[in-house]
Amino acid sequence: MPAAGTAGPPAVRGRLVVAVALLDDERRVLAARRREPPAYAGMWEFPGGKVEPGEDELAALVRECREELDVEIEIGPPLGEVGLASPGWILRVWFGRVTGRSPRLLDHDELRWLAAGELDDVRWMPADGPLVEKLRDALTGPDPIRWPHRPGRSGA
Ligand SMILES: Nc1nc2c([nH]c(=O)n2[C@H]2C[C@H](O)[C@@H](COP(=O)(O)OP(=O)(O)OP(=O)(O)O)O2)c(=O)[nH]1
Repeated sequence: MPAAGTAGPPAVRGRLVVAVALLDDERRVLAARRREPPAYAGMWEFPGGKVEPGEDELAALVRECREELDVEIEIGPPLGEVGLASPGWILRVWFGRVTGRSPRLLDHDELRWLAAGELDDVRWMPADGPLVEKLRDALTGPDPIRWPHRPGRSGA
């Protein structure tokens, strides 16, 4: 227990957002259109969300995919990471694929499977630009993933 008078909100520190570039058998990626908050509504993203304090990041990714898409996923290697506008916040995106039933619209207002040549057809979240470029390279290069993949811990 903290000494009397020292309890209070924790110091503001950066946190991790994890998301997944879900690929299908045709090497298309699942993009999801946000419906909130208003500043992001209509922009497209990789499904995912904030890692809760103390939560394993890959467990967070599995949880977010259940909550947002009602799917189970298999996680592949990392695609990459970028800094977000909020100081100290990082977005890390992993490759993945859906196992079992198809994604459902639970949290977004539209889902699209995009081929490499269609990645520019949607307006991605601003921070996602470098990740989309890496994804384009991956989708047009030799197959980067040997499934099943067993990612090691990220060390984060
Ligand atoms: N999932 C996801 N988030 C992204 C992407 N690009 C990007 O800038 N973000 C940002 C938007 C938000 O600031 C943050 C994710 O927050 P969120 O609101 O989706 O997280 P969450 O599902 O845990 O939601 P909440 O319950 O905390 O509201 O990361 C992306 O491609 N995928």
